[in-house]
Amino acid sequence: MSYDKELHAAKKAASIAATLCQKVQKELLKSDIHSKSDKSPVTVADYGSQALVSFVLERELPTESFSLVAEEDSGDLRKDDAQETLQRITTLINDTLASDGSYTVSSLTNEDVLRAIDSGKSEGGSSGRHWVLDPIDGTKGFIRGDQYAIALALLDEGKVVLGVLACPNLPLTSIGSDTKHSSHNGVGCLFFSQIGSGTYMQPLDGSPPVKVHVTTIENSEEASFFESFEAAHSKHDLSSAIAKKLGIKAPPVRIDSQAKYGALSRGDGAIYLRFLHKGYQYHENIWDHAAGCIVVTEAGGVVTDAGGKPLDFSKGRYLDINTGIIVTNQKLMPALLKAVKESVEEKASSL
Ligand SMILES: Nc1ncnc2c1ncn2[C@@H]1O[C@H](COP(=O)(O)O)[C@@H](OP(=O)(O)O)[C@H]1O
Ligand SMILES: [Mg+2]
Ligand SMILES: [Mg+2]
Ligand SMILES: [Mg+2]
Repeated sequence: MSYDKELHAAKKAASIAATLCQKVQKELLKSDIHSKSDKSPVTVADYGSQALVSFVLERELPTESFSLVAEEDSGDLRKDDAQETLQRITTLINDTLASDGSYTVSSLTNEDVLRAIDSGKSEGGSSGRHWVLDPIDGTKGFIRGDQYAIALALLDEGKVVLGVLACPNLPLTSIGSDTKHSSHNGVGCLFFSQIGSGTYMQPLDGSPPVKVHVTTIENSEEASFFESFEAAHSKHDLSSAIAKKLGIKAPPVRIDSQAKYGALSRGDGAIYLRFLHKGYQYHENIWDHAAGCIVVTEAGGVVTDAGGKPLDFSKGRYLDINTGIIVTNQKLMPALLKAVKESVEEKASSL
């Protein structure tokens, strides 16, 4: 089955959302940043991006029933003290749509924006089609002026069938540890994949796409690996134990967001290790991985939990996974899985 029409809509939605995010990041105000009930940050751009993606998908695919599983909700924006923030979001959205020029619409109202954000409340699941959106993945990176991604995927009968990752600050050339992090060739990448059709990357400015592939290296000593920038929620000690077992010499490349999956899909590094500190119950959100997962697997890579099981996106809003997530190419996966298993066991027995 072809998802060409849906892919076209997804690329368009993510690109327009990226325009809004870039504008906000350039002139980010203190008043643009808020704290959610779980203490994590959210900005006017997270809300604006979610509303825009929802708006564009519904416009582009009017005949399809629409289900969206997305990170943000409008609860805090409906409070009395949030009216200025809501107005700022609505203005940003209307300005972005006006400068894009694709849609002849009268301006969206605050109520339209709240409704568009709340269309992301779907529970997903194993039947039918569901869009999965992280309007800004890596909000902390976004606030710092670093990497972030707009991550959009489509589930069909519980499987990810297409994914788009817009990474407005990712250099167009490699960010691997052996190359200088240089942005002199420009930044802003759009990765996209459709099941069975490979992964492509194009500059966010619209230049033609090129097909990308994960690295072909087979010797783990030559591998470089990615992990979260945020030491506060990442078990960097566990990843360094794994890296040591594999004989990896290069230091980890730490960046925010699913830009890590994008970079891996074009071979910038060989491994992505993700072990997070969470409460007693470890869970990951599907929107933190759905788009990244298909971008890497269609580029020839493998994404599993720490026990080697593929990620299951059909269980609702969360992934039910064991310990962590690991990503690499097919050649390196057996050695990586062994190193992960040993390191996790050693850590458990040392506690
Ligand atoms: N303290 C914390 N504990 C667990 N997970 C966290 C966390 N802080 C952020 N995250 C999750 O990790 C994602 C960022 O991953 P990364 O570290 O790879 O950039 C966040 O996505 P959002 O930024 O969309 O909220 C959020 O889902
Ligand atoms: Mg996220
Ligand atoms: Mg997010
Ligand atoms: Mg968040």
